[in-house]
This record gives sequence, C-alpha cells and structure tokens, in this order.
Amino acid sequence: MIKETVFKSFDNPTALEAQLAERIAGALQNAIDNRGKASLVVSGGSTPLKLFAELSHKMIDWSDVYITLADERWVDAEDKDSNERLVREHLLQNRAASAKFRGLKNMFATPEAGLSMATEQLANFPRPFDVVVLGMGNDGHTCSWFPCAPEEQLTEALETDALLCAVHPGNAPHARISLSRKAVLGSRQIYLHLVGETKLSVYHQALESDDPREMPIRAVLAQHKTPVDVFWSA
Ligand SMILES: O=C(O)[C@H](O)[C@@H](O)[C@H](O)[C@H](O)COP(=O)(O)O
Repeated sequence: MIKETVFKSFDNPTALEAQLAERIAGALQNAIDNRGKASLVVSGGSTPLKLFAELSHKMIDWSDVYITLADERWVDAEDKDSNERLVREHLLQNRAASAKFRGLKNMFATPEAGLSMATEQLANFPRPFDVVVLGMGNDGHTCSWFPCAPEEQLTEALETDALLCAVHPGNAPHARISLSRKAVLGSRQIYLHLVGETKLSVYHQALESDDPREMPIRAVLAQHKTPVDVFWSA
C-alpha cells in the first residue's frame, strides 16, 4: 500500500486548471526571483491542453523559463501525434511565447540514436527541474514508462542514471523518448494531473501496491524524495 501525499479534488476541469496554472506560474516566478531562471517539464496526451492555454496567459518572466517534455513520440514535430506540436500550439502562445522550449525529437532515425543529442539539448536547463507535470494512462503508465514495453526497456527507464531513455511500447503507437525515473524525481515539485472517474480508479489501484512494473506510475507515487501533488477533477 502506498501512502498518499496531497490529493486535491475539483468538481470540474476548469477549476482544476485555474488552480494548477496558478501554482505552476507561482513556482516558476519564485524560481526566477531566487535563481534567475526556471524549468518546467510538461506531458503530452490530451489532458493538459486547457492547462497549457491557461498557463500561457500568466504574467511571469517567460523568457527565463526553460520548457521541455516528460516524453515524446518519435514523430516529426508537425505530426498530429507529436507532443511538441501540442506544446507549440497550446502553451508557447500569448505571454508564454517567449519561453525557451527544447523538444526531445531530433533528426536521428530512432530514439536510441537521438538520445545523446536530446540530452545535450537539455544541458542548460536549471536542475533540479522546478516543476514537472505528469499525466497517467489507463494502464498505469506515466512519461513513456509503459508496462507493455520490453522488460529491459522498462528496467532502463526506472533504473538508469541517464536523463533520457528510449521505449518501444508494445500496445501504443510510435517509439518514444522519455525522461527516466531519476530525471523526473530530480525535481522540486511533481504534479499528477488526472481528469475523470476512470483515471481516479486507476490511481486508486496504483496506490494498492508499490510494484512499478505492473503500474509504472508507482515509481513516482511510492517515494518520499520529491513531493507529488495529485490534482484530480471529475
Ligand atoms: O505522450 C504521452 O502519451 C504522454 O506524455 C503520456 O504519458 C500521457 O501523459 C498519458 O498517456 C495520459 O494521456 P492522456 O492525457 O491523453 O490521457
């Protein structure tokens, strides 16, 4: 059984997005005030789009904010499945247009071949990351730590000291590049952003054991090093 930390519940996604955007913007500006720059890691998928839009209007010093992704599908940045495309279209808009975004996809043919270049792209990011926003799939994956990936790839994602890893999920489209567990936990604050009853029951199932191979989100929930606040809305 995993001991739950902070769980915030909202009646609707709009209320959640307003509060989470406020929290993230506050943390980023605080980092800039204290350390001169800030870093933000966001997830792709469908859940965070309105959060991105809300954040993009916040009045903070966006030109001092470095943004990257928790994971990326190995597709071109214009592809409909690209997480970078989502970030460009929904987050790097309005006031946030001046943020420094570095994506994870590059010109190499595979994520394995592109790992070093992607790692170099993140070299000047403030670490630990100030804020990491994660999503969760209905199979209990987060980032691209898929339970259906070959065992050695999941082991690598969960155990490597490297920043990034390559994953080929068995049951999800596209090869992926993903932050490792160590990279994600190397942050000041993690938010887990969940919407809907299905995600709530998957989350409760995740809390029942600490075996991350079955449900890799447990690798984030079953630790005490980095604070994880769960933001859930109906
Ligand atoms: O590229 C991705 O797919 C993500 O980064 C992934 O980890 C996502 O956060 C979850 O799959 C939830 O996705 P939804 O928000 O679409 O449910």
